[in-house]
Amino acid sequence: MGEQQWQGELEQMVSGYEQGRTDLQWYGYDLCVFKQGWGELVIALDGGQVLLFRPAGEQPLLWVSDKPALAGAIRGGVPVCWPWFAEHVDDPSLPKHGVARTASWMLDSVEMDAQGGHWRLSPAQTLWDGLSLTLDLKVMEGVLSLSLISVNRTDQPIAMTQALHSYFAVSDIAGVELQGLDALPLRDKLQDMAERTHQGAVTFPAETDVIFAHNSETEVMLIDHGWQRVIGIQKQGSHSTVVWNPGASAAAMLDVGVDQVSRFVCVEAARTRFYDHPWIAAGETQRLTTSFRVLPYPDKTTD
Ligand SMILES: O=P(O)(O)OC[C@H]1O[C@@H](O)[C@H](O)[C@@H](O)[C@@H]1O
Repeated sequence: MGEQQWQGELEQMVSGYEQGRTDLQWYGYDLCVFKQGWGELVIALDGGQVLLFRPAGEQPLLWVSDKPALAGAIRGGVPVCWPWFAEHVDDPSLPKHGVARTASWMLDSVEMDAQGGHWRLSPAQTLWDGLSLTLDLKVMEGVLSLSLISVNRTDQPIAMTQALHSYFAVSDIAGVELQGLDALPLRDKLQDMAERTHQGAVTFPAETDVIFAHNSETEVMLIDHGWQRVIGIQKQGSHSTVVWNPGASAAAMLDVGVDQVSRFVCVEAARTRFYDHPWIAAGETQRLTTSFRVLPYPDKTTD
């Protein structure tokens, strides 16, 4: 590790806990903390949201706001955007990023031992007519995988887009680059969704809000030169990778603000209306998966 890792409030709290499972309230949110030889995982039942993942011997991979009570949905960890990503196409009065991230979820099953674990969650109530939803989490050999499983239980297609909106913790966004998205087309939300092709590594000199046409074949490398850490990010079932950091506009976001905005970058496995089929067919099961792990630094940066 390079310069000393900054510790968020949740990380500090969890580091003092005993092994096993601890249920607690944090700013009014119901959390379940799981600790074992493999590391730590924190899940918020509000939103069905992983908030913290720390493989043994590593620092946490995900960022979470230190001021979560100031916003409806928690910014941090891996919010579930479902059954639409971003603004609803036909009805802008509907909540941005859908209804799952503000819903109550239940832990349906937990299997955990010293090597890893498997957790299943589902919303406490049906969130969208005709659709069922499950979040499947696995930790094994330092890798966290999240799968969002949607089933259309009707005999009609239903419009649907989605994202696993991961917030990765970084030392300082100024010293971060993303590799693996070279020469791909993208849509830029800050330019009215204009399409262009991106060349080279992605860096963050200013606010960034783009959707890459990116399928599941290449692993994205988040290279953090400050912490000398590389996070490898993989996905399946998606042709869109969203990259977001609000830059100066974080001043207007009460739970982020200018003091926290340089501590994360979102790299999201998504199915968007631009690069994915924005429907789920009658009877279809759709699975969107993302997984991440720590890779050696700097070997992977010179490949
Ligand atoms: O402010 P929210 O609803 O948490 O969304 C955060 C960001 O999420 C990203 O996925 C979008 O591309 C951005 O446009 C958006 O600002």
